[in-house]
Amino acid sequence: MTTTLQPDRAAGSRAAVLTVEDLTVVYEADPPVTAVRNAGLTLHRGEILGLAGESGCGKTTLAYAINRLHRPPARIASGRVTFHDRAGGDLDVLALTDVELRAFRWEKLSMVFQGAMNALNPVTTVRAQLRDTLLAHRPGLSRARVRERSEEVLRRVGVDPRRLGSFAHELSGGMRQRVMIAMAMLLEPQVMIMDEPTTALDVVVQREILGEIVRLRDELDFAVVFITHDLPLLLEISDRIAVMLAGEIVELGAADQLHRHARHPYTRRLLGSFPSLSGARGAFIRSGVDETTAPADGTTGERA
Ligand SMILES: Nc1ncnc2c1ncn2[C@@H]1O[C@H](COP(=O)(O)OP(=O)(O)OP(=O)(O)O)[C@@H](O)[C@H]1O
Repeated sequence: MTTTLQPDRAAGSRAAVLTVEDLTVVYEADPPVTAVRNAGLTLHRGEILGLAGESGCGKTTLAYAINRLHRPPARIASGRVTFHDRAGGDLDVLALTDVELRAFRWEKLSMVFQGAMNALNPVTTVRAQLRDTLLAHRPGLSRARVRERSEEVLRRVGVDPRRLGSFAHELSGGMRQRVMIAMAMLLEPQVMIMDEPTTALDVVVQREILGEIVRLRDELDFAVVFITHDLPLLLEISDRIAVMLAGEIVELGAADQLHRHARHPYTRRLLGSFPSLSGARGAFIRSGVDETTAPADGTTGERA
């Protein structure tokens, strides 16, 4: 099977899993900085939505605010974030209490940060970190089930389960990043927000990991918001792309459409700034998934 772009995902025929309306985030500095201005987007189940734009345009601020991970001086000045649960019912994310928010994160929506590979706890093993996250959300889980699930998520991201006993410093950068992605998948969230998840890695490892994210999405049907300034890469992996400029989403459309018929002058400028985009949209990651990355059963060996 070859993984190809599915325009129906992009066309919005699938149900929404997350809706952001009119979101404005201000840094209460002197003078105040409106980092996100009236942002709106709908994320559909199982789609990869790319968020592009140059450094400082507000991508990270938007991602943090969606998850309420923003810290002062950042303040959500207005807007709504609604999570449409698969189990039924809508969650008003901005109104969740701290307890509700802790349950929401990882379980419904998880985030892989910029440089997440440095976010692993240096003094505990991979096993302990996966176990703690699992048990925080599923306190009744048996030890056998915790072990099984931990091994399973590592296998899925191409890390040998024998690495459960390793400390962060014993793993390569690529492996640490895979472990963080495994952590983000651990509780089978419906949405994963990935902020430059592979930027610090070399190109080969980066492509392998991205291939796996696309493959896992196809298998497990979670939705991804994928943030990067690397537009060629987004064009390869995204169903739809939102382009941000100075805090505003200036264009949002199907990746193909945006590549061929960008409407906003800034998007055209952005496309023009990557010479590699003068030809056809790259298909390396999507078409290469099955041939060059993991076997379909997910029982991959270990990678860098
Ligand atoms: N603590 C802060 N106080 C004041 N302004 C801030 C603060 N943090 C970020 N900003 C400003 O908010 C704007 C958006 O920053 P943000 O980090 O969200 O952009 P970005 O698109 O994610 O950039 P990058 O790709 O470099 O991570 C920038 O103008 C930035 O200078």
